[in-house]
Amino acid sequence: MSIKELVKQINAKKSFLCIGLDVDLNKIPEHLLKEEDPIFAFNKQIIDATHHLAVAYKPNTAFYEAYGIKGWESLGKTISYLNEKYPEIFTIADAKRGDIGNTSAMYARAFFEDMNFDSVTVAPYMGSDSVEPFLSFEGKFTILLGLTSNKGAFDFQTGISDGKELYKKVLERSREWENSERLMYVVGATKAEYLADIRRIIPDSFLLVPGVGAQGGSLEEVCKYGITEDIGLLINSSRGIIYASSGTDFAEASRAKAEELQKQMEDILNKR
Ligand SMILES: O=C(O)c1cc(=O)[nH]c(=O)n1[C@@H]1O[C@H](COP(=O)(O)O)[C@@H](O)[C@H]1O
Repeated sequence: MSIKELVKQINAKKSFLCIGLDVDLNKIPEHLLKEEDPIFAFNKQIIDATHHLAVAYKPNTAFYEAYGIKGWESLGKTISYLNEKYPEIFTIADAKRGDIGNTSAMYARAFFEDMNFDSVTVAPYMGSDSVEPFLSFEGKFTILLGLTSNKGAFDFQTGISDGKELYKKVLERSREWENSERLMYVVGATKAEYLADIRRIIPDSFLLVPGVGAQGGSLEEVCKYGITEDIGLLINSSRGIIYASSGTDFAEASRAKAEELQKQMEDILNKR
């Protein structure tokens, strides 16, 4: 997928919502547990109920890896379903990978070639040669952890290194890497006050912004400082949408939650 196609979808749907498919068998409605593949059955109904309100879906691979081979199969079925039934949707494998070059190249093949995700999240800690193998894939995006939503972000990311905050150094240096136009960045919604500074370094890049809903981040605050001409934001909510109800009405309840966020996004887009 290209940025142009993503922006077109955002404008058509009046939404820049990303729905996180972080499926926990202890939280999904009980009636689904008798299905052959409860995780896929859950995802399929959530996707069918919300695809017109969201532009992206983000399965966090941890929630699939935790169930071993069966979990990987559920992830495989989910991405195939999205690619076949809703090819306009931008897909994110939230795997937070990154290793020495030849290993990163294999991770990239797993998510971009074998599973055909549009993007994957990657940690920057190992530097340029750990990220560039992901960036070498045309038509694919690497979403680098910039400033994360969690409390521990203050342990290292905001620490000073060579006279500036480490996360700023990551943003600046990554722009020099080969194929850096294929980079997007994660910035937690709980760190909205940092967005003005972040936009000075990466004025146009798309940001994946998790942390609204369950983690308490504010959509308005994020948009105030983070929105660009091309919108430039994908706002993720996982638990706040997919676990809206634990009954047989779970898909409709998730649609209602997604619609609440989409309407707020539409208002923000209309006011620009
Ligand atoms: O890369 C991410 O998506 C991510 C980065 C970050 O800084 N914070 C963060 O919460 N995430 C992910 O975003 C999702 C947030 O889920 P909810 O808090 O349930 O909406 C989870 O899959 C997290 O792993």
